[in-house]
Amino acid sequence: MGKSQFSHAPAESTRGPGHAQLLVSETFLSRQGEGRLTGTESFFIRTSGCNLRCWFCDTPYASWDPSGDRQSIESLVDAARQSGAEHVVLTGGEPLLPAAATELSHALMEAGFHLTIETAGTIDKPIPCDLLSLSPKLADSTPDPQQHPRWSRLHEQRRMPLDTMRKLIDAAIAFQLKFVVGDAAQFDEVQDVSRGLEVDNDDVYIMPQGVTNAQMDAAERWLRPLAESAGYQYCDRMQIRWFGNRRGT
Ligand SMILES: C[S@@+](CC[C@H](N)C(=O)[O-])C[C@H]1O[C@@H](n2cnc3c(N)ncnc32)[C@H](O)[C@@H]1O
Ligand SMILES: Nc1nc2[nH]cc(C(=O)O)c2c(=O)[nH]1
Ligand code: SF4
Ligand SMILES: [Mg+2]
Repeated sequence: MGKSQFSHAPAESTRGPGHAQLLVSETFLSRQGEGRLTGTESFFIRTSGCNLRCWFCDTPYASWDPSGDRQSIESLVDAARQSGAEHVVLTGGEPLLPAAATELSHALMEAGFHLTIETAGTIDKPIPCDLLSLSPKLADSTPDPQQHPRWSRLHEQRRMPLDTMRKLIDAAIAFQLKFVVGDAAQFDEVQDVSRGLEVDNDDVYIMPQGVTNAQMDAAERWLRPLAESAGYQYCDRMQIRWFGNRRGT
């Protein structure tokens, strides 16, 4: 028998629509701090668990050491409604990883929210959203092979499937690429990937690697001119400026 579009999702949804559950590390009301919608009030849903292991991950509680509670789609849509926000940001961890990710995205869009999905773009899955916020992981993100041999190998194998990323972009209503850059030497890879994905420079955002204002200030001096001279957008991670690097913001 052929697989339906949603056949990967639903062992957990045998009790009917909305009952499927996902492991969620946190939900919170904040403002979008990154990219094109910076400043927009948004309800954030952070799934727990990731198929990658960036050494610099700023949410290790949703990747390296995934924790959280199982929450149903119904309860997540209710919580988004209660928040009063019109925008929802689905992030992680890797939000495309849970079996129920597609069903959750449909439920949020059917409830009328503007949905942004923050993803590293390595999982081939039909997923609806208003803004696909794709952050491809550069070679420098790979964890140390001596300390983490298994994750270093898996991360390297998984991090850059351009064909999968292109499919996700094509399926989305709109998209942006957000590259995390820590060193000028990584810029060649940014340009190779952007060209490989055949995207316009206007859709490419360059963000500094770092979780403090001091790191962002230092990076901005060399990274902003580099990004702008290549025709890309430079963007700070404004949540760090507004709230500090704190959970739930
Ligand atoms: C924690 S990730 C979750 C979504 C998805 N796994 C991803 O990486 O796109 C959310 C965003 O934070 C960025 N990020 C994570 N750690 C960072 C760091 N140390 N400095 C700058 N950006 C970081 C990611 O690149 C991504 O754009
Ligand atoms: N305020 C705020 N904006 C964000 N944009 C993307 C985030 C993420 O962690 O995916 C994030 C986040 O964690 N907080
Ligand atoms: S892909 Fe995203 S969530 Fe996963 S380890 Fe990297 S930054 Fe963290
Ligand atoms: Mg974040």
